[in-house]
Amino acid sequence: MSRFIHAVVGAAIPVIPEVKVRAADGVSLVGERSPVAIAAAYEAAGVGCLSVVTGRWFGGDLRLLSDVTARCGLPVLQKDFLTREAQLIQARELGAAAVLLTAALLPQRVLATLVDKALVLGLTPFVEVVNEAEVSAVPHADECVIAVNNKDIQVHERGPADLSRSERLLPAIRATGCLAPVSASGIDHPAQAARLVRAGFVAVLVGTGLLRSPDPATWLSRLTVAPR
Ligand SMILES: O=P(O)(O)OC[C@@H](O)[C@@H](O)c1c[nH]c2ccccc12
Repeated sequence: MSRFIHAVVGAAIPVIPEVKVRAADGVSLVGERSPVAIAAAYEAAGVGCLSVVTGRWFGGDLRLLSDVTARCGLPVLQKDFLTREAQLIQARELGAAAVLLTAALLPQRVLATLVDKALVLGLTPFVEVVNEAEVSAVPHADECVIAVNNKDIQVHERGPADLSRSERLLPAIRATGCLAPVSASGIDHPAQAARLVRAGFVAVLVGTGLLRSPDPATWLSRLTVAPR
């Protein structure tokens, strides 16, 4: 099991907090705070891994990734619309442990190639899906995180989230042999996160809900689970 999957599956808090500088509508999510300090606070709160958005569209860049991996000891997912092997090599150089591959944006053969390349590089593919066809097409599913995106990336995540999509797709994800089903996007409250974990997700990925919370440590502590 990769270091990233181990961290996702074994964490005492089943949440992958995400450092994202801006929302898709351009509104700042960090305000005056330092994004690296936010990552360090999540680590101090006891999470097992982190997500860092490097896409410019969300106010990120590669410097943010290297700053977070330099400062934090946790395995880090690079979230961006990665399409080329060179970007995976760069992700590894900057200290990432996992890379986002978005099924809806990549032709099937390209997705398969990038999953292979990521695995050869020692990176965990974090494959984001929105429907059953995408789930069943994930190659090497047992070595990937398969994450249901509850929002629609095609409309730049501006639409509403549909958390029931996660619950609907979970049996198909399990059927692939994936050990790390994750639900991502639009999970704003601990009660929603707890419900998804009870349904069988090993973790939820939360950006905005935690970044807008006045007390992220309490948000996270409400999700603490017995060691698995
Ligand atoms: O802020 P939210 O609604 O909790 O969502 C986090 C994450 O899923 C979202 O930022 C995201 C989903 N897919 C992406 C692709 C690139 C960058 C970011 C993303």
